[in-house]
Amino acid sequence: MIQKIDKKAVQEALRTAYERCKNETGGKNADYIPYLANVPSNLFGIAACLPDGDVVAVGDVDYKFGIESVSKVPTAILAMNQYSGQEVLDKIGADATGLPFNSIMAILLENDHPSTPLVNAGAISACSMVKPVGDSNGKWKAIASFIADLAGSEVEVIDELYKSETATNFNNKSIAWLLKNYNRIYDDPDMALDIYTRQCSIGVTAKQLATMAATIANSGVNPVTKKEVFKPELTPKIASMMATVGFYEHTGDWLFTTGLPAKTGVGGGIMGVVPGVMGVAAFAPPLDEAGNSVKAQKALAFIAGHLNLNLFGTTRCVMAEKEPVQA
Ligand SMILES: NC(=O)CC[C@H](N)C(=O)O
Repeated sequence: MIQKIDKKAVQEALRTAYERCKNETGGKNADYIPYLANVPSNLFGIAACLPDGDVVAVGDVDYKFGIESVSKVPTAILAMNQYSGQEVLDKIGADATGLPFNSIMAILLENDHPSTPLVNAGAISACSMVKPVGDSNGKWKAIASFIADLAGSEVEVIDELYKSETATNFNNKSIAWLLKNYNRIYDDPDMALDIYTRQCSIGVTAKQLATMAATIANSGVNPVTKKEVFKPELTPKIASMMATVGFYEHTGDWLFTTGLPAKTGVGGGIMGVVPGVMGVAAFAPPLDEAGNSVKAQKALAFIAGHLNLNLFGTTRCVMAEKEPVQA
């Protein structure tokens, strides 16, 4: 069955989700990165970007928060775009780890590949793959401009967050060097880690996150700028990775509940991709024990249910064409 929805229905779903979830008090800001502990916990925003480039939004949707692990998605796409989906599958993988995002155990258990670019090990490995290899500035430019192209607007590192993460990322240092031990890092490990830390420290708004998701949903063409950002065949590849491991050890619960491929970050952001339909995003800092925003999960789960965004459902949601303007 096909269910047509329009901009009004999306606006209404966002508004209702906001009202239903705004008083949710569960969860706690991430505090292992000191900067994140100090972000106001009551911030809450939801945005959606539609195929015609319209962005609908409610709440704190212009606040710049740390993109954190949502940045693993663009870097995975960039690596697949520069090489191929198959090469990223061979060098990194696309399996769920079933373990926390920063797990060392996951690397030891699967020492022939880091599993997926959407956990820390695979993301650091993906950063090491990004071309130009051996050129930190060039690599950074490639990643930052790719994220800006997905978002349709410039993005900048939150300097204080970058310093805060760099001063405390001891676990990630071990991951980078353990990957080196298994020949699963494809550039200098310290440099790859620094690039990863920098990309996690990029500030984005919920509106930008929704536009990034919409570009992914729209086969790599940014619906706002109309720029072709990546090869269309990569949309199902990245959507499948997000569906497999976007919420780490809670991914099965999320997918069972919503059927929506999405990716979270410890900054409190979540980006959801409905292939061929739209991008949605929500942001609220307090997290559950797996590092996923409590309020943003609730809001997106409500929207997914309300608009029939579940990819496994028998009802397909499509955007109704806009009425042509009368001459
Ligand atoms: N899940 C996350 O968002 C983790 C990102 C964070 N920069 C880290 O590496 O620990």
